[in-house]
Amino acid sequence: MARAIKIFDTTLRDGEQSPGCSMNIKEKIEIAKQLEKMGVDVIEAGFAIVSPGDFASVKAVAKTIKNAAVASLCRAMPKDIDRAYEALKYAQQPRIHTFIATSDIHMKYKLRASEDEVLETAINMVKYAKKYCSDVEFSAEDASRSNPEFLFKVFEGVIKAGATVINVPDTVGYTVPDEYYNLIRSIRENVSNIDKAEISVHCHNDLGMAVANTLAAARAGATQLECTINGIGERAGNAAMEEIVMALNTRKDFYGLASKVDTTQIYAASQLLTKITGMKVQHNKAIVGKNAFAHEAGIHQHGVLANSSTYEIMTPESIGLTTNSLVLGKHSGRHAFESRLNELGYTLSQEQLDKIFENFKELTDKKKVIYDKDLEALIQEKAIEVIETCKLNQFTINCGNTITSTATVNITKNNQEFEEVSLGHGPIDAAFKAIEKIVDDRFDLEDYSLNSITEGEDAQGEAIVKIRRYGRLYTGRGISTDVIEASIKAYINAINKMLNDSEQQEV
Ligand SMILES: CC(=O)SCCNC(=O)CCNC(=O)[C@H](O)C(C)(C)COP(=O)(O)OP(=O)(O)OC[C@H]1O[C@@H](n2cnc3c(N)ncnc32)[C@H](O)[C@@H]1OP(=O)(O)O
Ligand SMILES: CC(C)C(=O)C(=O)O
Repeated sequence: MARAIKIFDTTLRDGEQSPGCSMNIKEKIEIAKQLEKMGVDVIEAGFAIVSPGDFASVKAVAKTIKNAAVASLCRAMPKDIDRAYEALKYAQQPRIHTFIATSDIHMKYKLRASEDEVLETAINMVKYAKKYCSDVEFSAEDASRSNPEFLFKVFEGVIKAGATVINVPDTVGYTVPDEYYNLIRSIRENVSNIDKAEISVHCHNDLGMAVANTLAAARAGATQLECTINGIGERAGNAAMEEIVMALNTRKDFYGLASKVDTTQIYAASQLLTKITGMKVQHNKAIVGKNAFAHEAGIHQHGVLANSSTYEIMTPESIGLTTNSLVLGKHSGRHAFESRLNELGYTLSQEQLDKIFENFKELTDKKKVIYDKDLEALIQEKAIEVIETCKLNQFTINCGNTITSTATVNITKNNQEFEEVSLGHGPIDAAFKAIEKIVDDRFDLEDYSLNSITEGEDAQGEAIVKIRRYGRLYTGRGISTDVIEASIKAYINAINKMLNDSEQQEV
């Protein structure tokens, strides 16, 4: 049987301490409701004394949330505790969370207080908070850099004063997993009344170890883990909730721990926070990053198509995503390519597939990601059988805002190579005129248009050209990431249709 572990979410308090992540009341309520839906045990709604807005948010969250404890942070001083409870009194399960620093550095420079003074304040303020509510959490700020003997004394004192939770913050992200594991074990072994309180841990990510430290502490016996959605928080952030929860879930065999969090709500929570704060999640972020369930390499894609467990240690569905994604790009192989075409409704012969796969690989050298529309464009381009009387070999363009555009175009026409140079009003006009010299036939350009058919900076441009000869209209289409190349291809495509037509008429 897995041991139950509590999740304390501080997205609305420590998370909001991320520069640029301030949220208004409505937004905080939206996040709090999502956290409640996920099943977190405690929601830290803010730091009530900070501002009238923070006070109102804590109060509003306290009034709204029914199925989780609601906490407010407060310094170890009566006015902060009073203000916190004024907002928390509306909660079904209020928790006052008071803190004071216990490290020599903080006591000396910041608080300008001795160990005895800090110990006395901590005990008195827990007693003060207890007058308001039964659930009081005490945090020893900068615990991981505190003298352990002093820390044990403080924890013993506050538990005796009524603290229901003692928190051991790694405030500046200084500790490492083995050391933090030992600290939590030593607290369990040296604080005589520790069985009367929960042991909570709160890690920051300054050395990129917030989640690793949190998990090490969980193994050492911590019973509550503090974290934020997407790992937002002061400086490099807090331990990311989604990473902690999914690590415990995926490695239940190793940790033997279970949180109440409904993991299928993780992705929605991450998206909601991004929408509200505008703080984007890096693509390679574990669990909720855009690439977390995306595979580009052909060997991986083949494996995933055969059985997703080959390259996925958890399912996308387990975090609320509907599917993984096989991203088509330079490293993709035939299996993934064919599978995507099948999904799009195309069933191709082996010969067609080989040809289009070749074109696809050429395109991947020009474009980082190949979207469905790119594939459709490739198929359509190749689907119409046009005899390539004229075939583009190469072109060069010289243009700018102070010179007349010049184009040199090299084309194979009826198996013979031709090259012409022309001036024009812009690069496309110059290129078209050079092509006309090579084709040496009479026709009129009726229409020309250019659209972007795929997304992103490296989107493909589609040029459509209409030419007319003897009353008949021929439409040409060309696609490329380079709009001039797309235009030249479209013009040649229309000309080939026109030339095909005359060959058929002659027959
Ligand atoms: C590790 C953490 O995340 S701690 C939480 C950090 N969050 C915040 O700071 C939230 C935003 N803060 C604020 O809005 C303000 O700093 C307030 C409202 C909390 C306090 O503002 P002010 O009263 O103007 O004080 P200021 O922030 O300049 O200085 C902090 C004072 O609190 C004292 N103090 C700091 N922590 C504590 C504590 N836990 N318990 C008691 N006193 C404390 C400091 O020694 C200093 O006291 P002094 O004014 O006698 O020198
Ligand atoms: C106040 C405590 C819990 C904190 O945020 C920290 O130490 O990082």
